[in-house]
Amino acid sequence: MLTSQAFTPRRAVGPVQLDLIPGKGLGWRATRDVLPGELLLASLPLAVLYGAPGEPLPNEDLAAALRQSWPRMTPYERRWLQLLGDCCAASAAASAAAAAAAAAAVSQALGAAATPGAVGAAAVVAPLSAPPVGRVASLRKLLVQARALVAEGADGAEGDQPGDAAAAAAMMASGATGEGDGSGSGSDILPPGLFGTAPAKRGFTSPLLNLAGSSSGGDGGGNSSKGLVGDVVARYSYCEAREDAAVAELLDLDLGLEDGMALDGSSSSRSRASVDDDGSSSSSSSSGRKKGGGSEGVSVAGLWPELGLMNHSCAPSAALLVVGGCLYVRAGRALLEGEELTVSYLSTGLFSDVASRRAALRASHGFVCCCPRCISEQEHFPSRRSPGLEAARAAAAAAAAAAKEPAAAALAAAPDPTRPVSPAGANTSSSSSSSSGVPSASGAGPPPLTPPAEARTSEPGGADSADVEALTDLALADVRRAESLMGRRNPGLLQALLDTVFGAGRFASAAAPDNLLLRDSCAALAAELEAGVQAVLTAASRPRQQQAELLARLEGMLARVERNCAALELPPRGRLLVLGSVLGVLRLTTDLAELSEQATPERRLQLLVTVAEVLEAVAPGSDAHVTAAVKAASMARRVHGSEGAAARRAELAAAAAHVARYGRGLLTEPGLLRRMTGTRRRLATGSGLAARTGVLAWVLQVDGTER
Ligand SMILES: C[S@@+](CC[C@H](N)C(=O)[O-])C[C@H]1O[C@@H](n2cnc3c(N)ncnc32)[C@H](O)[C@@H]1O
Repeated sequence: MLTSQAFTPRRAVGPVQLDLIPGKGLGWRATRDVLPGELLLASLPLAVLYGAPGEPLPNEDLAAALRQSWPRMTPYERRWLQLLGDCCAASAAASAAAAAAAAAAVSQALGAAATPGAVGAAAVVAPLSAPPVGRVASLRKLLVQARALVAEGADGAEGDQPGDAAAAAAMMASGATGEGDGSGSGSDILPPGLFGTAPAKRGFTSPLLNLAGSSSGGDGGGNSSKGLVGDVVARYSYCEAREDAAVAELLDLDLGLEDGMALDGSSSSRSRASVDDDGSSSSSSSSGRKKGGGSEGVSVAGLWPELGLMNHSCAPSAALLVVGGCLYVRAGRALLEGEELTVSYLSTGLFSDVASRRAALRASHGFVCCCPRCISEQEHFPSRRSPGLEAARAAAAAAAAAAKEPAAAALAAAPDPTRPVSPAGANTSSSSSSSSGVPSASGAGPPPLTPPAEARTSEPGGADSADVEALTDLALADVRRAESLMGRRNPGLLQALLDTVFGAGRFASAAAPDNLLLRDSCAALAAELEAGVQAVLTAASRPRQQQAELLARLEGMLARVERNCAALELPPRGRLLVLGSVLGVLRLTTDLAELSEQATPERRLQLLVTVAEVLEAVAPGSDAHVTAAVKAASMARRVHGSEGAAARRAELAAAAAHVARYGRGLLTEPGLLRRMTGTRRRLATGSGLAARTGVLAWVLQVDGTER
């Protein structure tokens, strides 16, 4: 039932295990086939902080909370923290070791690719799946330690009291960071390897999943004055704007829970450190949920160790839910044995095109995403702009110069081979290709999305340099794909789809926070859209004509995307992923249609169902997915009656979304799914609709003023 299965306030490890994931380091895989909604991990935080909705919870506060928690942590928890510290240190060391090799590989690749017709020679660049031998060895060692730790947790040994001698001995034997600290794991003295000898420096903030490189913390190698805890927090912590609103509302209802078992996990005896506003520490229950918060929820940030080792995907397989401090990881969709569990690190921008997503991840998290969605999207829509080869070139030159290699000059002088070239010499981006087949860098088209230098990670030894190999490989593969795609398919159609997707991508970002691009690049359209949105929001008496034109325009754009997807024979999932990249347009269209009653109910239903399908493909089990599916089911009932087949289908989809987020217990506990769906419907309808679905946010973003 919901209370005992979905909200187990204890650590739990389901049918998953840690493994080496090519190109990504450690990660989690399913050990058997898994159904959607199965509980895969339940994790308790080593430290957790709460704030008001939208309140920033800086990494430095979380680092301070970890410091304060240390004396109360069990040996098991300490070992996790030390293991994460070791992972950070290994990552920094691997970056340093890879720098020179990467520079040499890039030099070779660029030299070969610069020769007309020799793009295929880029294969000399080591593929993402082949990390340097030294890195593999250190990853293997970390994997063995991490697996032992997970097994220990599963055996219940984690319940040991702080200072337990056996666990302390085990930790010392593991060679974790604490070894040689002189602290001893059973001691309450903070190990300097983790916590340094001075308080953490202030100054780094917390994106959704705080992997913004280690520029803050530090030294990446355990500088004894600062310690690794800042790096650990920056790389492995997780925060979200609020806990699940529907759960929060249900928690405030009397659900007749079992004795001693509270949904919010408050039966747990664990105590976590948190930092009060005045900076003093206090102890709170691991739940920490602010009572009376109701559906408003809270901001939450914490270090959940098992989650820390989970990798990112732009179409993740797992769904996350934080309830009362416990973080639940469920299968968002069916998984095959051996498939990787992934989550999304992106708080916004998940629904933009591949180049934007990669640039955002590189800027905020310091790596080049090689998830299947990025790879397949890149395959179908080879970019007319480099996903970062210019950065690669610059980094390679810097790395080579640092290593005092003469390759630096050659790299700096090498021509840019990133713009795709058709066999006939027709540039996919513009008319600016040179006669040699190497397009000029001055071609028109969207600006390059290479993140600014200051946004890139600056680990000592150069994470930039470590990324060079990956970036170059991706960019050159892009060139090859564009070449073959342009040869095989109708270039006109592909170009039309590219234009629509990239053009629409600007609208997509308009519905999300980063819509400056829209304002700058398309001011007239932005004004028109804004007027339309305002018209819909403010009163039904506003000119209907204006609303109708706006809807027609958005719907026309979506119809073009759909038509071109069909003409290019994209598989159904490919179509959904493309639509995922223009989800902002889709959502805006849906909301406008619904609010203005300009579209027929059938058309509104169709839009809602598409939004729900896209979210199922791109963010299964997310809050947005459940909300969209419930809205679609609600509309299907209105349009077809509750007995109709279409309504049944939409209801099943809504139930599946709930299961992916909250678990199968919802289906077996009488009445619970109905209550949950009812709560969702209330949250998603009424006057709050615009704000909740981003329309109002769009208006606020565009003119920067509150209404
Ligand atoms: C929070 S850690 C995840 C665990 C990590 N694999 C490890 O071994 O420590 C995030 C790091 O994993 C790697 N990573 C995660 N997702 C990735 C992806 N989709 N593509 C490439 N690298 C990824 C990147 O190096 C990133 O900085």
